[in-house]
Amino acid sequence: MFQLNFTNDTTPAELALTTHHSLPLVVLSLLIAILAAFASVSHVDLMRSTQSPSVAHRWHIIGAIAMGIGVWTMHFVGMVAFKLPMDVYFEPVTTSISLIPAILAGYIGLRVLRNTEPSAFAIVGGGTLMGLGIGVMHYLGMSGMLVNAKMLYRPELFTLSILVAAVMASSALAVPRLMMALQCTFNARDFSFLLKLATASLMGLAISSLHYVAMAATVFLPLEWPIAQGPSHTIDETLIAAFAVIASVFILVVSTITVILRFRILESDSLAKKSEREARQIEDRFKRLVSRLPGTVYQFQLDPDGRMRIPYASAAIEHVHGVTADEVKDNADRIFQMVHKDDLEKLMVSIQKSAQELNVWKHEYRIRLNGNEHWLQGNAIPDRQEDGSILWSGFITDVTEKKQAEARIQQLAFYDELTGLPNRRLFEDRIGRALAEASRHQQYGALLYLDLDDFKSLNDTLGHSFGDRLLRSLANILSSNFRETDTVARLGGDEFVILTGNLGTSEDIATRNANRLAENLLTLLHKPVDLNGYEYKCETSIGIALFDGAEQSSEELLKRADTAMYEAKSVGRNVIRFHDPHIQSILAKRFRLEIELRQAMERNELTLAYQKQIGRNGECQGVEALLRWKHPERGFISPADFIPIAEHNGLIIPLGRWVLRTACHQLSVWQQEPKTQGLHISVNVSSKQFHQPDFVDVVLKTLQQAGATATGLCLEVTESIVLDDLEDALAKMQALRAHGIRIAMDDFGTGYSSMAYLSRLPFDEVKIDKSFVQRADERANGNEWVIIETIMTMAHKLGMRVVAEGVETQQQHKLLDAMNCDFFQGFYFSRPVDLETLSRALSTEH
Ligand SMILES: Nc1nc2c(ncn2[C@@H]2O[C@H](COP(=O)(O)O[C@H]3[C@@H](O)[C@H](n4cnc5c(=O)[nH]c(N)nc54)O[C@@H]3COP(=O)(O)O)[C@@H](O)[C@H]2O)c(=O)[nH]1
Repeated sequence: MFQLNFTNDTTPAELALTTHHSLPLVVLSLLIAILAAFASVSHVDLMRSTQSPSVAHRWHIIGAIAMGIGVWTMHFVGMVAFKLPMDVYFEPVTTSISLIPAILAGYIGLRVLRNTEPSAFAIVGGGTLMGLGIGVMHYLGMSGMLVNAKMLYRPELFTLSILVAAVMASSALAVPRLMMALQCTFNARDFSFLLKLATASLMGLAISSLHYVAMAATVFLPLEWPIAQGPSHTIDETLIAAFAVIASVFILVVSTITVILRFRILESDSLAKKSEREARQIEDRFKRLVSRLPGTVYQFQLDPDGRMRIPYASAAIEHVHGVTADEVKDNADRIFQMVHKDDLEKLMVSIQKSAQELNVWKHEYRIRLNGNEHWLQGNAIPDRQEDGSILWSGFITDVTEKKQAEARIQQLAFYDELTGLPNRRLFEDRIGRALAEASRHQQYGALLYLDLDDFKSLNDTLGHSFGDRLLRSLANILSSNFRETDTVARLGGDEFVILTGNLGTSEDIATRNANRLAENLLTLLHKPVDLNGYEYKCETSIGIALFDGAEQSSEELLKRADTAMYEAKSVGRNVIRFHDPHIQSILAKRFRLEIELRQAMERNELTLAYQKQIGRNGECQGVEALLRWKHPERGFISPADFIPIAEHNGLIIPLGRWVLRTACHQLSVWQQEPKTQGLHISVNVSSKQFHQPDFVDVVLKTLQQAGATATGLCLEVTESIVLDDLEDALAKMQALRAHGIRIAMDDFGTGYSSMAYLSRLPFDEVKIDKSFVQRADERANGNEWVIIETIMTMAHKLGMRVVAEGVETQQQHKLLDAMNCDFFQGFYFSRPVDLETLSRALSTEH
């Protein structure tokens, strides 16, 4: 029976039995108490490490049992350490029951420690209950003690024992809070070793203090009538010691298991922390990367029921689509509502295709955002999910600027800047297609080549801005008068081309149709065009080449129409001409000549011939250098045939320089010989060559390199140099003349406005064209002679000398001489001859 008897004033304290404790066992009991407390508080980590309340509770119970057994063992080891002068036994039931309050005390202690930040009330309350629990255990255990003595408790020490236990237990429970207040670095979850040791030591002391203060409170009075024989079911001290050893081993095992588990928790904790850290780093990196991407990173999901949503989108979706990620998380309709109506169907088809084939989705489409049209480019990889939905992961970028740049490049590459019409490159591509179409449908088509007859004069007289305006309005007229399937293009300058198909299945019908088209065009273009108040009527030459398909190439067809246009031009103004195969063969020859001319320069097949120019005294005053080409198979080819080709393809520039170099070299040679030093050389200069920006420098440098004096050189130019650029011609002539170089106007009388130019330009000589001289031959008083005489008088009045070309007869010479002509050139005196022949002739003359 659990009963507490206290001493009072009548208690004969002097009769109390003498007791003592064995020190080693006392120390052992203290260690057991601390060890048990340590094992118990180690369960705090295990309780905190799990999210599962039932698992935590299990650890709570085990920890409480470890504590209970420890307290209980400590008590009985303490009892073994206690020495009375008589045998001591323990009653087993009470002894066993005394374990329960010890376990409860452990349970309460762990309940407080489990909380990472327990309140002061919880600490004091928990500590007090713990102290009481240990006290109950102790005094219950004492009541199970069987000795031949009466057990009384001194009330003051009894109370002190409970108080000490409560205070010490509260202190133990306060250790973690205290450490935290002192800002010791440990994680709230982490019940570190030192912390545990301090807590366990205080708890061990609480348990031991109670025990030994309580033992001090106990007074054993010998019985007047001792019990003769001990009770039948008792536990003696040896058994208690054995229990203590077993209990200690149990505590050790529990403690070891706890420590191992604790290490595992720490390990998995650190692993978890590491992965958490890595995950955070990856997430950070991902966010940083995503924020730098020029678009939005997203996931798009197509559910089996057809629902579309965007489970993830980076913040940039606001910029790209003008919606937040949350707004489209569960429903992507808002995104699709923005898509341009012309692009929506294609977009949907591309998504379905990617979903079916599980191929990378890549698509460009337009959206309307804030009233503007934007081009977006999507790129994503699809992945089938377990629920059958397709999840695409990728990114969407705004490619509006790229698209605009592409369009601009396209415009610049394939369209004429001034008129917006297709340019030559695009047109050539269209011809290829038109030819294929014609062949496929067995239909004739036509290429119309237009060239304005008087565009140059318009530009010269009214200025380039008027010219540009005219070209733009013509482009409008042309493009609005042809079908969409036809192509109207501008090849450059005032040249327009029109490609039209389906003109008929026979050449006759197609010719009639194309002619009608061209006539309509002439009428249309002849209507006055308003150029800033100035009414302008266009006259146009049109060349037409029919085509029926595969046998022709684009270049060939263009060339045919071009030739036909030149034919039209040569006939007169506002004329239509169809391509003629005869002209074509001439063209082919011309093309071959062009190739051979290039080779001729490389193979040194070119030479200079010299034709004398005779003075009034009948002596040779100089020569005209004339280019000669001796073809290895076809013999001499006339410059009248190859010079226009060279002018057309630009070969005239290197060719002209070669002539100039050779002539200057010869001039230098003559200037060093007394007999020939007064001779001059006339060199023909084409307009293209003359208008080269460095022409003057080239001439001066050539003279200097040859070592020739400039006054011996005469440059023969035609009036075309003036037509091409009057200002430039004037400036260059002045510059050349300033160095003593003479300038002659060649072929005078063949052009339209030679007279006008003669008065405006500083020529030294005028060469009357041979056609005049030859026409004038028959009738000495005819009109031609009157014209020649007028030219001669006018030139002389302007201070220019006159050279008559093409003098073939004595009669011509006589008449020209009578008109005071200064120089004579013609077969009558000498044909153009090679240098050797000329040198021989000169040596006999002088
Ligand atoms: N830019 C350059 N043009 C050149 C050069 N060399 C020649 N040419 C030009 O080629 C055209 C043809 O020249 P060519 O066949 O040499 O004919 C010249 C004379 O042979 C010819 N001529 C001279 N006298 C008579 C004659 O009495 N009767 C007659 N039927 N023909 C005659 O006239 C041509 C010279 O003409 P021109 O130059 O106008 O003085 C010709 O246009 C050459 O200019 C060159 O290096 N560069």
